[in-house]
Amino acid sequence: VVYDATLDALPLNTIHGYVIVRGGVAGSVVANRLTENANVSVLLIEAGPLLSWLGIPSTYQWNYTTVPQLSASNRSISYPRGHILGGSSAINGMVYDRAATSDFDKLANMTGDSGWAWESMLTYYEKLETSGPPADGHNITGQFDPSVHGFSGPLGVSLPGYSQTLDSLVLETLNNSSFPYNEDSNSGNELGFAWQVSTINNGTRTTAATAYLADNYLARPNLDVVVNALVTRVLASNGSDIDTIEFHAVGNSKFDQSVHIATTLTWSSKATNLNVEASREVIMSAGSINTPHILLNSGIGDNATLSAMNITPVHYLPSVGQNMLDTTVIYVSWEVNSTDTFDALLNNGTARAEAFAEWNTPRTGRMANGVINLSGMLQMNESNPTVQSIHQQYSDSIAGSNDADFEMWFIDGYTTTSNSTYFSMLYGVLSPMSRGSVTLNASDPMGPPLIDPNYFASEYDVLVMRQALLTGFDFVSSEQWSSYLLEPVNGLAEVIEAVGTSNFTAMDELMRNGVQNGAHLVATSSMSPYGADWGVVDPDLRVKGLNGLRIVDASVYPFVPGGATQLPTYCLAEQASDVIYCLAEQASDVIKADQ
Ligand SMILES: Cc1cc2nc3c(=O)[nH]c(=O)nc-3n(C[C@H](O)[C@H](O)[C@H](O)COP(=O)(O)OP(=O)(O)OC[C@H]3O[C@@H](n4cnc5c(N)ncnc54)[C@H](O)[C@@H]3O)c2cc1C
Repeated sequence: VVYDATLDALPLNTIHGYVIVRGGVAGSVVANRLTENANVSVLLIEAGPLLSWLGIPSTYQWNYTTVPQLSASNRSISYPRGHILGGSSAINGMVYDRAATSDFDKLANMTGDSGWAWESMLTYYEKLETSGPPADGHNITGQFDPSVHGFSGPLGVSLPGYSQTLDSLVLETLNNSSFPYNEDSNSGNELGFAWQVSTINNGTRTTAATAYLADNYLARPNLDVVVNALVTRVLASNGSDIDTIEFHAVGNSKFDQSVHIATTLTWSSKATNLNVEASREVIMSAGSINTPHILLNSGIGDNATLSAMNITPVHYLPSVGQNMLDTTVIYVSWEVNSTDTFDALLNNGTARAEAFAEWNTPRTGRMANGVINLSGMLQMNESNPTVQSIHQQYSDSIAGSNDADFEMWFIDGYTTTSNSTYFSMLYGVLSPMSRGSVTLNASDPMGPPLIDPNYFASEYDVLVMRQALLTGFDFVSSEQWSSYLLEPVNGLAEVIEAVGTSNFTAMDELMRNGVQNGAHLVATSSMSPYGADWGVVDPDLRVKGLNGLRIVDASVYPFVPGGATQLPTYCLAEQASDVIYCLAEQASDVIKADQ
């Protein structure tokens, strides 16, 4: 049953075995998998609304901004997060990346738990997806390896369904150079240039809600969902084990779409606090920003810092909110000698209307496509003396031999409206060394947290980004591109000119002035071995030293796995659901307790 906290009488007296805070990627998976067993009951609490139709819901977000970034020209950078059932999967770039074998093998070594190794994760990757045909139905032989994919899971995914002029340029470059092609970058080896899978099914975005909280799952009598409910704290009603969630209603109604951009309305709500109890466990899945925000407000963190904010310390865990990592991302663009780019839709209302009409009925065309058709994941070139000197100065931060230092995306257009047509490249440093934090705002601890990704604080990230840009310039310097690319824009011409004289001042300035949010925040509730005195959760994702509280979301990854975080988070939540159920079964009273 779905309840609206602003309108409905809530099931607060019904005993639920598990109460899950929020319904984003991880929370939706866990709610679905646990309630496959009719004897286990779950209550899911989500701050955002339930929407059965998703267009481009860019306003359904928490409206976050980072603190001024000291190593990025002091800029405060917008940091969207999904505020809706489905979480950030409802507003993200739909890019599907699983990470590499070495990422998960490193995680298994780091935590001492072989369950996190690639072999184990691969079974969950295959379980969670249905790899479907691309929207245009083209032959995908050679673009994907079916032996490592799934065909009966909840999450529909597909290869690009709209062919772009750009695609043939990238492929010709690969044919005429030593840049490697990878038939399937999700097979465990992510290195090379590959066709990009997206979380799109039948030309339409798939989200954690459309996949795992579809109507047939919401109809389960053992699953209750409360939307428009902001969780503020977790509590121990008996003074020791966490068993209670404190929340209040936000917004007006699930049918009022105007209120769901998280504004001051969310944070200043005067609604009465309500409590709900879990008989088995509270599962926190509020994401890498909001999970530490709720823990800190609950008194779980560094005692001295909490006391200074008049929050009673409950449990000493100084790593909460610390060690944050994010991919470091910039975009560069050129004007192009073509009218056939995505800009045509941004600039021309008629073309836009036609594209929407095509999408509305047969679900084909540009609007049925993801953000990118082809992308590359590469390591720095070890034979280059500059790279050798980087590695002498810094230990290698990538997980292992089939893990990339940086990514590059080929984007068919520009990111803002203008009258011209463009080609853009996104560059991302995938294993950065700059670490930041999520902390409470001392003047308003319950209000929006202070988000500090600390971009480019480590010189290592600057040096890797330089290598990424130089590799990209090399990629587009071949003959195929000469008649397509016109003027570089936004200061890129000066960068390219200066690079010719080995002067990197303009390039570094472009990076620091241009870095965007990487969208792949992790490590604010990091996983660490049993008994380790760092980290926030153990390898079973239980909060260290506390009974009754587990964290299942992107925040538990100690480093960014591979390139992007949504698929690793879906996969983590699939595995966590099995862990939760197995441990509960071992405790043997799960079924009785829930009945
Ligand atoms: C703009 C954007 C683009 C991205 N692009 C990509 C991409 O292309 N590919 C990719 O792999 N990854 C991408 N990501 C990252 C990916 O979406 C996230 O890593 C993933 O969604 C993390 O899942 P999660 O479960 O940890 O958190 P989320 O999916 O963010 O879910 C958190 C949920 O908790 C709810 N919540 C939070 N606080 C509370 C509270 N106090 N009370 C109640 N509910 C609460 C939120 O409303 C939300 O529904 C992108 C993210 C964004 C925002």
